Amino acid sequence: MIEAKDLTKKFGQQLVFENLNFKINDGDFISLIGPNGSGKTTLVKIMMGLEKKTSGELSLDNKQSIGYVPQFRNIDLDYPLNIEQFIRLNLKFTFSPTKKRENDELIKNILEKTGLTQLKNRPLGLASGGEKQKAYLAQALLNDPKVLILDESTASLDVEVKMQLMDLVQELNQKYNLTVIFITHDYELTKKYTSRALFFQNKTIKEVNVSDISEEMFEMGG
Ligand SMILES: Nc1ncnc2c1ncn2[C@@H]1O[C@H](COP(=O)(O)OP(=O)(O)OP(=O)(O)O)[C@@H](O)[C@H]1O
Repeated sequence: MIEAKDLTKKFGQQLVFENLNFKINDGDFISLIGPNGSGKTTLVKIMMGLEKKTSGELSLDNKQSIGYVPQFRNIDLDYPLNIEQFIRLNLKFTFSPTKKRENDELIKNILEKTGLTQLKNRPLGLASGGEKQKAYLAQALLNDPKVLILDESTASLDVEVKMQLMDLVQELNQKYNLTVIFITHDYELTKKYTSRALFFQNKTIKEVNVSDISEEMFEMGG
């Protein structure tokens, strides 16, 4: 479980958000929505320990690890790694034959889980947007995180490819009780896939029913 109590963040004099109070339970598929600049990425960076809170509390189960999938940016056509090699970047290098075998097994499993087995030798630079995004997802899942954060991960994909990626994430959520935190500006995907929603507004956060979400919530001033 992840729990925030009066969580506040400032950058210098700039207040990003104050007094956030919420709980995210194991196995939740929850969206973080709100306008540009309202603090969604800053909040997940605090969860991942990449940014410091200013005050309040944020507690995470100690054993809980977090996988993070950003929106993919352009990768050069001549990027030197293929899909499997790219995923392997998240493994610790080892000289131990036993560890090597364990790593190979991990890679094999994750390629299967994400439907990338047939594509493992494809150079990442030549992969489609959806394939690249799956490779990011596979890399994030490699160390068996309990929480997966998708940070606008579907933003640059076609509708059909977005749905495929989300179907895969939904399957992982249901099969492995993976907690999914979905940062998005996509109204349709929020409605279709998430069961809870946290909405950033007026420098704080409130829970809204997914059925009450409107398109304006993605645009209104923060
Ligand atoms: N390292 C930083 N230093 C100073 N200000 C920052 C820093 N990171 C973010 N900010 C500011 O904090 C505010 C929240 O940014 P954040 O990226 O968390 O918003 P967001 O809700 O994720 O936005 P978007 O939907 O556009 O991705 C913005 O005003 C941003 O400019």
